[in-house]
Amino acid sequence: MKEKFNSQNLQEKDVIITIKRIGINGEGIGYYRKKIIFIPGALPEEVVVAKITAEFPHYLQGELIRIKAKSPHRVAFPQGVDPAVGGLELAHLSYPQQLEFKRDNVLAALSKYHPRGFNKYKVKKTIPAPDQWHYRNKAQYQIEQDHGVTILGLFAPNSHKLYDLPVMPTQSKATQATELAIKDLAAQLRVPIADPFRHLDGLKTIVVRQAQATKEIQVTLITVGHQITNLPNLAQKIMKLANVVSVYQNETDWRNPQVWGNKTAKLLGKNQIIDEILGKKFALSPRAFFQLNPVQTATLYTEALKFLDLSPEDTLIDAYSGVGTLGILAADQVKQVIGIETIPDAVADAQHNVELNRIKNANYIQGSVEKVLPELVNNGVPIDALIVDPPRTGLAKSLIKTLFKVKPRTFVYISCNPSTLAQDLVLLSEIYNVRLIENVDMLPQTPRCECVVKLTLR
Ligand SMILES: C[S@@+](CC[C@H](N)C(=O)[O-])C[C@H]1O[C@@H](n2cnc3c(N)ncnc32)[C@H](O)[C@@H]1O
Repeated sequence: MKEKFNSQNLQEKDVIITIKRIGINGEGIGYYRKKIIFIPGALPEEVVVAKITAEFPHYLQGELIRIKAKSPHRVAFPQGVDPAVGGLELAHLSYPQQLEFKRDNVLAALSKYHPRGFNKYKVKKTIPAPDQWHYRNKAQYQIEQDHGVTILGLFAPNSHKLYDLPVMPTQSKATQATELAIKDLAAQLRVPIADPFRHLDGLKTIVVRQAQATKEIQVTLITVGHQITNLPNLAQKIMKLANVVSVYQNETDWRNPQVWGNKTAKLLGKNQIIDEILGKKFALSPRAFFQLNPVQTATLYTEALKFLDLSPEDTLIDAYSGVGTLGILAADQVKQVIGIETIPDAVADAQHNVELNRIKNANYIQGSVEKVLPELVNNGVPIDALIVDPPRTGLAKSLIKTLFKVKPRTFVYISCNPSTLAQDLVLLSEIYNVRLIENVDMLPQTPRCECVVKLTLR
């Protein structure tokens, strides 16, 4: 827990701050009495009046009150949605500047951790998304009741305050409409809503995912507790909504800090929805990871596979493989693909996707990359080519140690977190040259980055 100081003096004050830059979470950064202050919604070059809302040993948190001098790059924030909501942290910044920010973010992480030769890395301009609005194919909204009013939406970052989202400008229209329709149906059927204050069972989260190619929609109702009054009736009504082909229930309990619980069961409809990327089909079950912006996913994968110099005799390891996307797309260029993934449902989807695409040379193994990769090496499997696409935490040190022994000839690292990427490159750059870093904008209006890095053995 961060220690918070209750300095009455500072917190009562309105202060004037000149914003110097944007932080990794999209906030404006300035200084007050030599201490760094984070002000969400403020932009570089702006002079703002802010209220200090919290003081910590090394920084201050501020709230934007008024802009005295406005940035030329400020644009109107979308109407009908609270700026505090997560997912729109950069929506007040012009799109070309968002792209610059994402590149600068990578450069800043590199200069903070300075992996070997980082000054010479070629960090290319961020590839823009053709659709900057309504691109998200998955909505995961929390539902709560506040004094008899039902709220369906997202929490503000780092808070438990839920914001109602009658509109969400980055969400695809179909997923947004399905969320709102389910909210109405749940109210009509008086389905109990989970109560986080009194710990009462009920519906907690509504997840709606749509496959872009087939338009099929999969709904998952995350509940606290199993037997929820009228849930089967709700599922039946949901199946009648446009494009919905499957409804699942995922069960959690109040002890679990994650959104999803461990038990997932189909209530009605198909097991999976089918999407298509670069001509290959991908079946997706509710727990399986799939990128949120389908148009940019094709660009991201194209860039990643271009960076891998594959040859027909290669064994390619698709590490952190999800439903097998990257390996399946590369399978016809190599001798064999071995994918590694922890989530059993995702591995089952990957095996299914291998068959769906009539691929004969790809296999997916369930387990952690840290554990499975050394086992493959011990069993004499040649690791010629490697693609890693880890979660935000980056690569485990033990995995990097294994890579030092195995030294795959060609290696691509896809990262959604420049900070852990730069830290991993500090170690990897001892044996690899970093040739190119490409940033693909997967999530416009947010500060999130997605980088593809080409590494070649020294
Ligand atoms: C960013 S996703 C990438 C998935 C896939 N490459 C794609 O593009 O759809 C990361 C995946 O790694 C899996 N994962 C997380 N930690 C893992 C680990 N230690 N070993 C293997 N897989 C892991 C997650 O379940 C998730 O599917």
